[in-house]
Amino acid sequence: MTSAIDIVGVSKHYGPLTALDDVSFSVMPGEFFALLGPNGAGKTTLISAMAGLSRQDSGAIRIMGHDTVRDFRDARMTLGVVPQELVFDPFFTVRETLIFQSGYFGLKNNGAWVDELLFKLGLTEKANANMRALSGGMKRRVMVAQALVHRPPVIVLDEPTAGVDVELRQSLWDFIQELNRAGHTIVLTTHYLEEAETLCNRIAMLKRGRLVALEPKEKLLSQSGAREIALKLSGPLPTALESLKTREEDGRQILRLAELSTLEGVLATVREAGLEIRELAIVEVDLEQVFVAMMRGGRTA
Ligand SMILES: Nc1ncnc2c1ncn2[C@@H]1O[C@H](COP(=O)(O)OP(=O)(O)OP(=O)(O)O)[C@@H](O)[C@H]1O
Repeated sequence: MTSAIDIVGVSKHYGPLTALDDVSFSVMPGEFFALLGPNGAGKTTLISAMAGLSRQDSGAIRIMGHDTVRDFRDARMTLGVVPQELVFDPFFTVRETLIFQSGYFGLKNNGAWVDELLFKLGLTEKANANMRALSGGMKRRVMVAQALVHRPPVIVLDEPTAGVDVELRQSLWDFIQELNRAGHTIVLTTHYLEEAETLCNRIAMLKRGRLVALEPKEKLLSQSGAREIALKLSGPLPTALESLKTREEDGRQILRLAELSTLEGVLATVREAGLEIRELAIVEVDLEQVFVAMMRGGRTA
């Protein structure tokens, strides 16, 4: 089966800065894939290269088998990108924006699909509103519609929910999930890790331009050796355990253990301090914790 996206040894430099360092991975058709990393990790640079907006210094990217440099038009036709920044012409209405965008892809009679997109994204009432008159969240919806005018099989969303309220975010995700169920491949970057955890099947993490993790979500979560425990004690936390403390929640001390096997030593320290354990619970590891651990030290994929 042809991959939806093939990224092969891609590097990109901005002067002395290495924005992407020999990045390789593939996304299969129908996947819901997350591309995560802290600010400046290289996510947007990679997406720009996928969309042919910038060119990698070395390596190759193929979208549905089409090389983004040699076969730019076909690669672009199969890809829909929702950019991180809101880019629009303030003098066009929402509908005009989408009809013009269709024109860029050579689609002349796209009105019915544009109307369907407007409806699906809750924009029908705003169809004739000027872009500049829309709220930020509504503009974001138009960005999504714009990326879909040519019905691309592969959709890349660069932080689509930044600054979007909860209700809008939920309906956006319902729609994106519907597209995924209909067979579209989805790649998502987000700083809301619970979003990636809920929606995505496989996760890639970038750190300073390098790929540091590439795993199915469940594997990534279960592989993480680090665990947190929540401890409620009869007195203050012994000084010897202060370095393990990550935070305090409702009177419970949350301690991070490199391995669960170190719990024994923690309990011994508590006993030696003459303290009583009122509560002890193991905190389920979530993607945020894995992410933080990866970005602090981490393994290399
Ligand atoms: N046009 C450019 N010229 C110079 N440096 C750039 C340019 N675009 C990006 N960079 C740098 O490349 C690195 C990667 O940036 P990029 O925008 O790809 O990161 P990101 O992972 O998308 O971050 P964020 O989460 O903040 O969007 C950063 O150090 C950034 O400052």
